[in-house]
Amino acid sequence: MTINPSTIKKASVILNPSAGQGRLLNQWDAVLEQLKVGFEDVRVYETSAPGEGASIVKELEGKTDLIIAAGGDGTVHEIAEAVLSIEQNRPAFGILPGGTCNDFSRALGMNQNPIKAAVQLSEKNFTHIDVGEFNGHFFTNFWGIGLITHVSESIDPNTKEKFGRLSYYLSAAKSFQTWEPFDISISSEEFQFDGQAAMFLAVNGPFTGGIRPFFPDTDIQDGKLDCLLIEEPSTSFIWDVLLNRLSDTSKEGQGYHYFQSSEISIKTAPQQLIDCDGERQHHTPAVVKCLQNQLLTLTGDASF
Ligand SMILES: Nc1ncnc2c1ncn2[C@@H]1O[C@H](COP(=O)(O)OP(=O)(O)OP(=O)(O)O)[C@@H](O)[C@H]1O
Repeated sequence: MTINPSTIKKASVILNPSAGQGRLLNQWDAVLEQLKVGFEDVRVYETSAPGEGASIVKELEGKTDLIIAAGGDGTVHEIAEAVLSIEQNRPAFGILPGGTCNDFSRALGMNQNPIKAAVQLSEKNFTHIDVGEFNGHFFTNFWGIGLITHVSESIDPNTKEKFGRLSYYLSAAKSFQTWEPFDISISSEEFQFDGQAAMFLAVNGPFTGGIRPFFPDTDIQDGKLDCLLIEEPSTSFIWDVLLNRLSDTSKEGQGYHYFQSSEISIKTAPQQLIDCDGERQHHTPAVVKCLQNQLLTLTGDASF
């Protein structure tokens, strides 16, 4: 379906002023000026607490053409999920990156400089993109269990404030030493597995922690999630990641499997805490699906 960009006039920006230690606020006037170049009516709503972004989206239902999430990955997740819950006349969606990693904004090709990102948004390049769904919840970037959950849970907020993206890698290094295997049963058309694992990841966007460590063929319009099962994080696996070998050709290696699928059923013992775009609230079992071309989104042309 093609979109006439001139019909998108009312833009509502939901801004998390605390994201990225207030990174967006420092440049807000210039950001706003650029947005006004592209949209006739630009309104800004600041959040004051977690969860408020989703309530603002509900209030805006039927009153706006576009919702822009301004903040980090947590803000993007909360607002995108609320937008996706709108069934009739859903507004379009966009991202102004303002957090530490901004993983999904990178998948959309958004410039990491907020003023340049505002210029990209004003250019009104609309694309329908895939999103993920599991057990009635939505995600945009990734769904994971095991090591990935330990990594994001163990990030020390002080280290994050001081070292930014590096804090993710420090936490990953720590988690690699203390991981525990769990029983997993994976069932999909493309791949079946029963055994023990350290981590399972199903991703829509290719970026994790601000880099592109795995997933050679990720595409946010192909109707498929890219899946990585790590049975055991061996030294050779860590080398493959560090040397970016997984992004080249290998689909199977010592202790890992890579596949693509549009629907995956996952059962574990014991139950695992799910990390979904960095948010951790739900547990396995789950049926994880890719909903193709579900969200009308503003995209940019930056490459990373
Ligand atoms: N005014 C606010 N004060 C505190 N938290 C807020 C506020 N507004 C929103 N939040 C919550 O802050 C959480 C974290 O935000 P976000 O992820 O955007 O920023 P960040 O943590 O700085 O960035 P990143 O995730 O990239 O490290 C979100 O879950 C969001 O709901």
